[in-house]
Amino acid sequence: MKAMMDRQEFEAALRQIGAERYHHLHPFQKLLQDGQLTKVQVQAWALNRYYYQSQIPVKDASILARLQTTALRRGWRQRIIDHDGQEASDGQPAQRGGIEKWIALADGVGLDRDYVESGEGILPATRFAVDAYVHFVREKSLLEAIASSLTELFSPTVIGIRSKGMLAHYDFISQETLAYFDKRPVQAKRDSDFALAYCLDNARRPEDQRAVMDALRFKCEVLWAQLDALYFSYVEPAMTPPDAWRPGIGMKADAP
Ligand SMILES: O=C(O)c1cc(C(=O)O)c2c(n1)C(=O)C(=O)c1cc(C(=O)O)[nH]c1-2
Repeated sequence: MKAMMDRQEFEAALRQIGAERYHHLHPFQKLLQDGQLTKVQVQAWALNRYYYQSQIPVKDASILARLQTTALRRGWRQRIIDHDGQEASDGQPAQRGGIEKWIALADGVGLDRDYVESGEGILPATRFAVDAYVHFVREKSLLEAIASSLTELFSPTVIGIRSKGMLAHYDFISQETLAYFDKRPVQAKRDSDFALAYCLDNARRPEDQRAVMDALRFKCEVLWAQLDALYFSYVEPAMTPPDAWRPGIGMKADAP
């Protein structure tokens, strides 16, 4: 049996998992950031990723419901606010949430809002991967559920590279289209610092540390599988499943 790692070793082991398995290494991600995709392939990415975005607050609500202290709930509930936004109240202006901003991103690449929200045309593997994440968080221990969000330790870097590359390479992408990503690196740093501290404090036995590492590996696979699905369905040779979105479907009325 492996011995207990100290805090530094454990954190380094978690970061190593990201270095080896996070979706910054996926071929689809590289094509996307290097400007090698067609507009249609970027549309497929925007459409499918909407499903991930839409389920993030669902999984965060299930974590929130299991947290036993005010401080932990306060920390976690901010994630739901970030994605769902806020109505105007007490003199505070309304805040557009991440889901709304993702719909704007999809609109920006020409997709119809109702079509995007309907979930029609999403790849089967996108649905299976995202649903597996929601089920994992519901069914596993609270420590594993929180650990599965630790991929966000690595997202600020990939978001920076992706946004910069997309803006530079695609004439149909503007800063406004990518507004979703403006606040994400700061939010992801705050959220992953919180989740990392929780995992470092609460993995008190070697088997807890292993469970945290397995949860992070699982989540890397959730992200990887989504990009696999896009690659195998929309990059040559495209094996698009029946009923999945095809170029030209679900366009907004005034799409160029
Ligand atoms: O653009 C990305 O590469 C990326 C990655 C991840 C991630 O690592 O799970 C998230 C996001 N973005 C993101 O925008 C987001 O809201 C988010 C929430 C979570 C989570 O597991 O709670 N991951 C991510």
